[in-house]
Amino acid sequence: MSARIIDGKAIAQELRDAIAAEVAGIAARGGGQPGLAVVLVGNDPASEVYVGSKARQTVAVGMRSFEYRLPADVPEADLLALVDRLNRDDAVDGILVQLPLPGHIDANRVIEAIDPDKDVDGFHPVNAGRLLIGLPGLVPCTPLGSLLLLQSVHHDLSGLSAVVVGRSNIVGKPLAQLLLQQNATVTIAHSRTRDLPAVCRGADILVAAVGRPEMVRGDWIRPGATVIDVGINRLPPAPGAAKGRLVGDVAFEEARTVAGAITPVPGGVGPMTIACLLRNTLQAFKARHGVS
Ligand SMILES: Nc1nc(=O)c2c([nH]1)NC[C@@H]1CN(c3ccc(C(=O)N[C@@H](CCC(=O)O)C(=O)O)cc3)C=[N+]21
Repeated sequence: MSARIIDGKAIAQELRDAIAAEVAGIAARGGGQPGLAVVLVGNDPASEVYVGSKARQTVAVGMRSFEYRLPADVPEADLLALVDRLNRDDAVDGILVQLPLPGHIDANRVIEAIDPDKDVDGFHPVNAGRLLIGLPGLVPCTPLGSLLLLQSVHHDLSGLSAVVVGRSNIVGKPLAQLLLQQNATVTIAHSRTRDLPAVCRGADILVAAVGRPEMVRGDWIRPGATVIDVGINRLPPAPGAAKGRLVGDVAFEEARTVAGAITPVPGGVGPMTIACLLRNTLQAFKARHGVS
């Protein structure tokens, strides 16, 4: 068997096209323009690239992009002051503070300073709580993107067995909640799970979100299962090469011979994360402006 490859790049493009059309419709009736502010502390090259592509895609769907670059040694108080200013800025509907932050800054404190209704990462405890109890709110982008990819394969997740490997606050835990909301039977597995391969073999839907290159092997996968690979790991460069290859948390070549459908890395969950950031910004704009 050879798995269907879930084309995250194409599905993200479709989502951005739909967002752009809605943004254009709002502008055409004089309804305003959504704005996204991205804050980058320090100058980690990978983060720079990622922030740049977010800004480009924000503008491409017709939204305003505001970028703030602060030095790595910026005092926490200055970052909190910027967040406070963005909270009160009516042109800003979404605020994203790029993580991780330098060690002298308390990330939880910064996240809690963001207005929950502008928290397009969905990381604020208020949004985490809303998701847990099923209230409307902003949902973290990577889990949301993963769910949309799953729904491109399965119209109905009801009753399916979903195993999420990884229990982070930004992926594993919120994705498990989304799957539960869709009536999947959800198992959250992690590094301490006993006989992890056997647990994974029980999954109709297997999500790998652990950040360990190619950890999930082909024989961990139930034949025909749908596999979502959230990992983006850069391997060490081959001799003479500048950059190492990007791989997921799943051994793709093994997995594709067993799975029914699988996301590639790159071109799977990654592009959906950014598209969902734009989707969340539009949602925040509509909620703040009473647009339905
Ligand atoms: N507050 C905050 N929110 C985030 O959402 C956030 C963050 N901080 N810090 C960094 C991580 C990383 N992240 C990625 C999103 C898309 C791709 C992506 O589109 N990747 C491409 C490949 C890119 C390449 O080739 O390097 C792909 O998978 O196809 C990657 C990484 C969001 N993050």
